[in-house]
Amino acid sequence: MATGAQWVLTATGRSPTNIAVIKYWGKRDDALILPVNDSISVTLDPDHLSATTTVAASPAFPSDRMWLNGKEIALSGGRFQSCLREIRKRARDVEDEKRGIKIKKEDWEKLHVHIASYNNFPTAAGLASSAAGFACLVFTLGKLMNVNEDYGELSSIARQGSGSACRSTYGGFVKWCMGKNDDGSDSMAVQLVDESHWDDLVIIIAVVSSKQKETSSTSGMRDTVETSPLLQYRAQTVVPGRILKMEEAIKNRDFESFARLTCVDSNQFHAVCLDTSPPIFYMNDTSHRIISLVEKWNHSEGTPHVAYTFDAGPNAVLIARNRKTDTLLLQRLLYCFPPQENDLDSYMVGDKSILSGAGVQSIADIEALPPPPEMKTPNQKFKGDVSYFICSRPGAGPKVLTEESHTLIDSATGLAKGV
Ligand SMILES: Nc1ncnc2c1ncn2[C@@H]1O[C@H](COP(=O)(O)OP(=O)(O)OP(=O)(O)O)[C@@H](O)[C@H]1O
Ligand SMILES: C[C@@](O)(CCOP(=O)(O)OP(=O)(O)O)CC(=O)O
Repeated sequence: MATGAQWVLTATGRSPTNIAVIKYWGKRDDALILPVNDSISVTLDPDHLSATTTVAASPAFPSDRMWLNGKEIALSGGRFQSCLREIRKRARDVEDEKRGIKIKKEDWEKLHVHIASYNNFPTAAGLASSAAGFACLVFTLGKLMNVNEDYGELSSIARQGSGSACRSTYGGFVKWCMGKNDDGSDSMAVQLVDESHWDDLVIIIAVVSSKQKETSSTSGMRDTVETSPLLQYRAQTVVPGRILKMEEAIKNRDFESFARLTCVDSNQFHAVCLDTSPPIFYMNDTSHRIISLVEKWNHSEGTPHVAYTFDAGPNAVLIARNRKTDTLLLQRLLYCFPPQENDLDSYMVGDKSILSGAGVQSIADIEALPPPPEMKTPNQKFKGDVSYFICSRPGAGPKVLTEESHTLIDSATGLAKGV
């Protein structure tokens, strides 16, 4: 290793979050994060929901450190340590000829890292920040340390940070194969299709609460495994069949089947939460209202137009068949959940073109929306019950960011910028 010169070597990456359409809930091994069933997710466009992470190494760093959203956090937790250990094990020689830096494979065990990460959406609010975060950490450390680009293996390391993170290693639709081995070596994600396969889907997230939730996924699913008889039935009998049908639906872009499976699986996941002792309630009245709105509409059309799914929180993830359906969905959502403030710009974030497609340019346009025809009791408006909406679509997997402006660590000081 070149010594003396106090160089700082950095790499920056960005990873998307993902939303499961067949849910992961329950572990058969808590330490290795091995699930009780396979799961399938859709990766979201990183422009709207992603983590950006810069990792830096320098002989001047006396210890490993991390900053999340500008605040220093402890790296001592087992999950961060597992990811760091597994990546360091696979590190290879790195050479930067221009700067005269030469790091041998074995040097990485002694070199400390600084990590700075930023999420462009709320952290720990049921929007899978841990998925984007750990996928990004593993991907970016892999780049810094010149780890072999075996995405299956990287996904298996990200899994040890947070189970759902393994699915954020790829874009498009992704399956986490639970695996059989006790050491977890075959528990990894595979890409089913990339993001271009089904690119007319539109995804709208209704952020019902961006506050940190009461029961984390980790402790919630531990309680479920210990107490819910329904979980065994779900994992062993129901999910295997659903996985096959979901793979088929995705391959054939069969929206009807996709939507039905997505909704029933979300509902069964929440049923399993209710079957836990003490019961876990992730959804609230607003979540239930959104389910009812979609169910009534789908029923009136005779075939599903929109799928809904809810993770470990009250936020609704709505998947519309295409832009046309999405316009109708947005009109319904905005009719029922008008903004509290007169600020449409911060009420609808993400892909704004979706909003203009819906013909909604102002608060007056929202007030003028007619009640949905299938609504039996019009004027059911719940102003302020949705904090804001995020418009997105299926997106790509992790990527390296090379522009200096994206770097979150100051290469002169080796510290997170702006802290
Ligand atoms: N960008 C990031 N980089 C590294 N770790 C992160 C990042 N963002 C979040 N995390 C980790 O994930 C934790 C939050 O995970 P948690 O499961 O509580 O919430 P969530 O992932 O937002 O919600 P859910 O998984 O239920 O959808 C944080 O405390 C932190 O340890
Ligand atoms: C409801 C879920 O979002 C649960 C995600 O759980 P996490 O991956 O956050 O849990 P840990 O593995 O303990 O970190 C469903 C899913 O993403 O499949």
